Amino acid sequence: MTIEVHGIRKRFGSTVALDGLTFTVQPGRVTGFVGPNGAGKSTTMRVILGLDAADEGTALVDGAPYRSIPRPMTKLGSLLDAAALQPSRTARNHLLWLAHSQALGGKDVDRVLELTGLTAVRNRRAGGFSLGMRQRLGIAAALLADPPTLMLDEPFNGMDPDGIIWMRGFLTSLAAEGRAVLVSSHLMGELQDTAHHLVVIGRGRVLADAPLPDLLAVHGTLEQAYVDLTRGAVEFRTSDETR
Ligand SMILES: Nc1ncnc2c1ncn2[C@@H]1O[C@H](COP(=O)(O)OP(=O)(O)OP(=O)(O)O)[C@@H](O)[C@H]1O
Repeated sequence: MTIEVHGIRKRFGSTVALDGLTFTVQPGRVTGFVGPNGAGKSTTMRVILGLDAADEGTALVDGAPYRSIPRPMTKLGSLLDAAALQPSRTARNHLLWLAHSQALGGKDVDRVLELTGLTAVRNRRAGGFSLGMRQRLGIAAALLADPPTLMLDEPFNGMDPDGIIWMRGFLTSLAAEGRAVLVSSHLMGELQDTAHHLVVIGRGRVLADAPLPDLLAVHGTLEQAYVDLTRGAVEFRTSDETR
């Protein structure tokens, strides 16, 4: 099961957010999705989910547009914004509400609470959760319908060191189960330890689409690969950083 993005263009007024983006997220590996602020990572994910319409091109999940898939969470689980939840609901009720929308039940909710380490806090209000706990809750929601494909926007954000170690192992194990996992992040160190493949974008274009070992062989570290590849594609950089 794959995510296939082909020739996507997207403008917001005079801003070209995506400029003919093409890449495929393959099963059985973690694909890191990186690029400078404003490169188009979140817009790409929104287009894949049908939340933004592309001006040109296609985005297919298992060969079909996400919005045409019945019970789409069974095909693709996603986390775009960990803050997007009803703060007065408990963690368990938040997931139950989502589960019911996909014809799932309490057993599925308890399974993902356990998987993400949230069982002990399941009856606490989600509004009182730290960002790291919200990220776990968002991942629990993405996994509810046990999808073969996952797409996570900056899941390491707000995680403490224990959480980061957990997240690394968790993403790797999801890929080892055969899932296709697309993860955006600005944390090159975390991706170097987690990703099998990298898609680097800048100004809405693919700058590199390569296995991690290939990038490391040329650039030494993923951080260096990022700096080398995105040079010239950074919208906002202070004069200190360009030296
Ligand atoms: N709703 C919108 N209206 C206008 N411009 C937008 C909108 N959404 C995104 N953009 C613009 O599209 C471009 C790509 O933004 P996007 O959020 O996809 O980048 P990103 O790679 O996710 O950035 P970051 O790393 O900062 O999260 C930016 O120039 C942004 O300002």
